[in-house]
Amino acid sequence: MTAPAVPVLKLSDVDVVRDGTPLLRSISLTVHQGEHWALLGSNGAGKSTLLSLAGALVHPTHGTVEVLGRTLGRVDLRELRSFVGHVDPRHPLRSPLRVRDVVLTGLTNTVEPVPRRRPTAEQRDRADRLLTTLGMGGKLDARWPTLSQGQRGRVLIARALMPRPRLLLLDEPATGLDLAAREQLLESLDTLRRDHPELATVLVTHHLEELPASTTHAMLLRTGECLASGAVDEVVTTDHITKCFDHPVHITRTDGRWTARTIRRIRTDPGKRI
Ligand SMILES: Nc1ncnc2c1ncn2[C@@H]1O[C@H](COP(=O)(O)OP(=O)(O)OP(=O)(O)O)[C@@H](O)[C@H]1O
Repeated sequence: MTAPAVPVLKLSDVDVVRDGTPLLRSISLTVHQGEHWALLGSNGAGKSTLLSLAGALVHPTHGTVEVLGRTLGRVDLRELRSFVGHVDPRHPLRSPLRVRDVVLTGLTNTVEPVPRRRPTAEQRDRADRLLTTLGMGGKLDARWPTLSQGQRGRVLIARALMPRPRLLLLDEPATGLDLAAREQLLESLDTLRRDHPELATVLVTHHLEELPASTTHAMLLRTGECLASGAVDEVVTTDHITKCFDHPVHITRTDGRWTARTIRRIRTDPGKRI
């Protein structure tokens, strides 16, 4: 019998407290290779805090966090971070780097290229292949400031994938995108997941419409606590989402994608005959 694979990410009974305020309470989550998790919740629910634990950026106050089998607190966080791809839409690049060079900065996890460090031909090919998978093959030499927000988002995903991470974290990747850009991004994520079955991802969003069809699991957070967690079709339901956002919504899934509509209550006015 083969030993079960070590989870890519494992949080066990985790609390995060900052300045006396509990941000996460008793959170447990296990992510395996090939799983694609959505982390959903309203503003301030604790999604980004959970993502910072997964990205080895912060320590938990209580409980344990294991990233790729290594326990936070017992390993060098900086080294661990190099195995995790973190896509932050607020990437602080200001200079007019070419798209391919932006992706290559993923190898050194720096914003600008490291002086005197020349990428190999194999690394350049890999950058081009990743950009092509993400639908940016026609823009390899374009300059960063000339890209639209949606194009930048796809370049940042390619950048995060450069060091072949086993875990990819996506913080609201579709925020601010127009309809076409959002749809292209979600399609690119579906393709990426199909082409890289070894990868696990965790994607944070407030909006069900921003979930790729390839999402396999979901966790719902509400004021720092887990409301539901598991296979996506058991978690993303009318009941759970209504409780999670404290708002009556009806959830439907069509062609793999989700939509949420407010449940309108019919107002009855006793004094008025219809
Ligand atoms: N260092 C801190 N000290 C105190 N409170 C904090 C700190 N950092 C975050 N918070 C609070 O923790 C809560 C959770 O924040 P977090 O950013 O994780 O939520 P979120 O679900 O990602 O929210 P959003 O959807 O608005 O981005 C928020 O109420 C936030 O104000």
